[in-house]
Amino acid sequence: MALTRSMMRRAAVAWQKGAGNRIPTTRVVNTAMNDNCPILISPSLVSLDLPEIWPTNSTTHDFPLTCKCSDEQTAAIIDGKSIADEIMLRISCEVRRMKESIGKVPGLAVILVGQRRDSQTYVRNKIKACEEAGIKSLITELPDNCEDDEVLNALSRFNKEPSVHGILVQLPLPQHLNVGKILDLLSLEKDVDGFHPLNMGNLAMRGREPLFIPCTPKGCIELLIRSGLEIMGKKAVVIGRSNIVGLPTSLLLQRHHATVSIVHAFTRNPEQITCEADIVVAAAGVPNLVRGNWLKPGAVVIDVGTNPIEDPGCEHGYRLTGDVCYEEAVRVASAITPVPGGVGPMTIAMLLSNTLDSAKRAYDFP
Ligand SMILES: NC(=O)C1=CN([C@@H]2O[C@H](COP(=O)(O)OP(=O)(O)OC[C@H]3O[C@@H](n4cnc5c(N)ncnc54)[C@H](OP(=O)(O)O)[C@@H]3O)[C@@H](O)[C@H]2O)C=CC1
Ligand SMILES: Nc1nc(=O)c2c([nH]1)NC[C@@H]1CN(c3ccc(C(=O)N[C@@H](CCC(=O)O)C(=O)O)cc3)C=[N+]21
Repeated sequence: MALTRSMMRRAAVAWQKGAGNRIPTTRVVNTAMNDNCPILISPSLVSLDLPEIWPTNSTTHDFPLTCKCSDEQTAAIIDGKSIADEIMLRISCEVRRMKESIGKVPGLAVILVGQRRDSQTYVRNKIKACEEAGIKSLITELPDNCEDDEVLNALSRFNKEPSVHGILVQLPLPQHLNVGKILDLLSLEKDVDGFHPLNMGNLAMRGREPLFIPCTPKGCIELLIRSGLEIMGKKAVVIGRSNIVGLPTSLLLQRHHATVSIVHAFTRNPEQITCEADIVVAAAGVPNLVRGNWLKPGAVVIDVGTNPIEDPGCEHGYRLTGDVCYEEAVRVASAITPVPGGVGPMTIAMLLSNTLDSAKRAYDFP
């Protein structure tokens, strides 16, 4: 039976009541593993389902705005990996349905310039995820010292290729390249990253709808919604204002009717501003920037930061750490995303979701 949004919300409330008023212990907000948890299994992807068309009498999980802070207190852990796995499963089913009905599959093209190890890893992960979902992937690799024209040529080939529905230019590009010029050329209909200025402008303007919502911000919102956490009317602070994360996240939170403040490198007393927030999204790229005392007790913390820290004890000689001091935050927040295993896997799931949406649009496939 398909579950309606109101049924999902009732389930979310039931889940909240089940937790009772006791001091929360570590809960894993998990989707794929638990068949009895319909809130997390049933909602459709946010996609273009933006708040204008949402019911206003929402009864989603209203996280505690004040709660006792004690040594034992541990926030619920928002398990991005499980939530992303659940979404990936649904994408695979949709890809199969498309293939069986019209004999077509979605296609994603990636342009990777240079030898950055982190970029190579991210691109490899994206290609692997495509394979798992049955999405066709193509990759063009260019050397560090290539010219704008070589990137632009690769881009126009992919723009014209009908079997490619999504194009991703892996960022950052080497300094000498003109990112603006390159992103401007990317076909709006294939801009699955949502970085084209028209997509970003449409995201910012009321009454307009972007063709694609940037993947990481969309992943953050999905995590909140699928965990039954209310956004509407909440105070949100986004730390960071980059084009790929901070800015679109703040725009998207506004679309979901949060009151949003933005903290950046020039903000004075960032901890005072952050301390007032019900929802904190950290995307500064500074390890452990957000300390426990930056948070209001009961706040929800979404840690986007993915910072490599040298650690000879780890497999690749480094480990990933977030922008939030996890050990401190987990004692103050009501819910938190881990790094790794939080926002990162959602970014990839949203990329594939956008690529699927794009292919459906191109083939007029319902
Ligand atoms: N998990 C995922 O899927 C993804 C993770 N990331 C990670 O997110 C982090 C941010 O990435 P990205 O947005 O690309 O980074 P950028 O370097 O492009 O932007 C960083 C932003 O943070 C702000 N900032 C820097 N230092 C501080 C500080 N001390 N206090 C407050 N604000 C600060 C900067 O402010 P100003 O504008 O004033 O310079 C800037 O707006 C990185 O760790 C990155 O690896 C990124 C993309 C996806
Ligand atoms: N055009 C473009 N689009 C992007 O979306 C884009 C980009 N450029 N440049 C770099 C950032 C970074 N980014 C991540 C994606 C996945 C993980 C991810 O899967 N992280 C895993 C860990 C991965 C690992 O172990 O290395 C996790 O957090 O669990 C992280 C970061 C996308 N970005």
